[in-house]
Amino acid sequence: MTSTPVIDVARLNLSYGDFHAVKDLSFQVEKGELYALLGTNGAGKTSTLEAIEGHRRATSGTVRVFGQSPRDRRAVRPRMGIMLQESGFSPDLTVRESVRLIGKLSQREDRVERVLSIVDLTHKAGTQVSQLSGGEKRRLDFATAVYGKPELIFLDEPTTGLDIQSRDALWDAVDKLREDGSTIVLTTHYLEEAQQRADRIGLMHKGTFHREGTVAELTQTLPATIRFALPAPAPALPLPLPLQATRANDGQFLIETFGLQKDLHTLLGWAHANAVELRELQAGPTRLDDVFRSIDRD
Ligand SMILES: Nc1ncnc2c1ncn2[C@@H]1O[C@H](COP(=O)(O)OP(=O)(O)OP(=O)(O)O)[C@@H](O)[C@H]1O
Repeated sequence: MTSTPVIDVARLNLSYGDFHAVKDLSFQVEKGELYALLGTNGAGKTSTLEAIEGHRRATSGTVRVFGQSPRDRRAVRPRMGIMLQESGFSPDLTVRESVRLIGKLSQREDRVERVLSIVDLTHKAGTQVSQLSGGEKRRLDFATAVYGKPELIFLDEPTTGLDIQSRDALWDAVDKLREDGSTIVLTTHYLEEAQQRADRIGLMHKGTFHREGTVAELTQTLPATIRFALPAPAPALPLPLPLQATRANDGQFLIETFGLQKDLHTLLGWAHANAVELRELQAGPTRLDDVFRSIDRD
């Protein structure tokens, strides 16, 4: 027996007046998954998330969260933790008072001190929100996702403005929530984070999915790349290259290939046999950025 998906979006359409912002979008998020909703500017991510969070009524189509309409806020809202791009805490409240308020609004049970410790703001508990740094404010925003271990958590650009230690700490906390069974929906412009963390990705463009699937499914349609430079001053190539390469503006050579291991082996063999030094050598599978860049080319 298959369980009900945590999120079930079926043929969702959202319009603003005459403008059709989201077009027949369908996807599901299963319990325990980390699903990244990514896309170009204006693709319709925020509109879609607003419909899932119960803030926006679908023009047509259906949205179900835990099998229920997210517009039924009393049933669904206590089970969701939403970390917005800015939570809008009152500047006069202290950090501890703000976390207490999150508890009241969420109707979930937790200990304020536990949440303060997870978001690393114990030492700022008595400080007014107006006196927090940008990164500290972001960590306070994250408390909305942590308080009471919600079953479904929305993280909207969660690491923007965070230093590397705070980012690592945030992802550790997310990992712990996932171990406890939470389902996560992530939006971010840090594609590396999505590539590392997401089980599945929905990549939106102009109101619909450009691609949807696992990272491997998204990237396998594009070739892997090998990049290198030759020692300066760059003479004409000392010998013909064994593989087809193009030259970028910065003088680097670029080889695109669906047979990375074999072609890399050929290139290294050629360089060794001809005593050619390959500088700044990089070889790797397609990255999510490349999938993004391919959007307008398709
Ligand atoms: N209230 C509104 N009235 C009219 N048009 C809107 C409104 N909100 C959004 N739009 C338009 O709908 C489209 C989708 O917007 P949305 O904010 O959902 O995109 P997004 O993918 O979140 O974009 P971004 O990455 O730039 O934040 C955009 O073209 C936007 O201009």
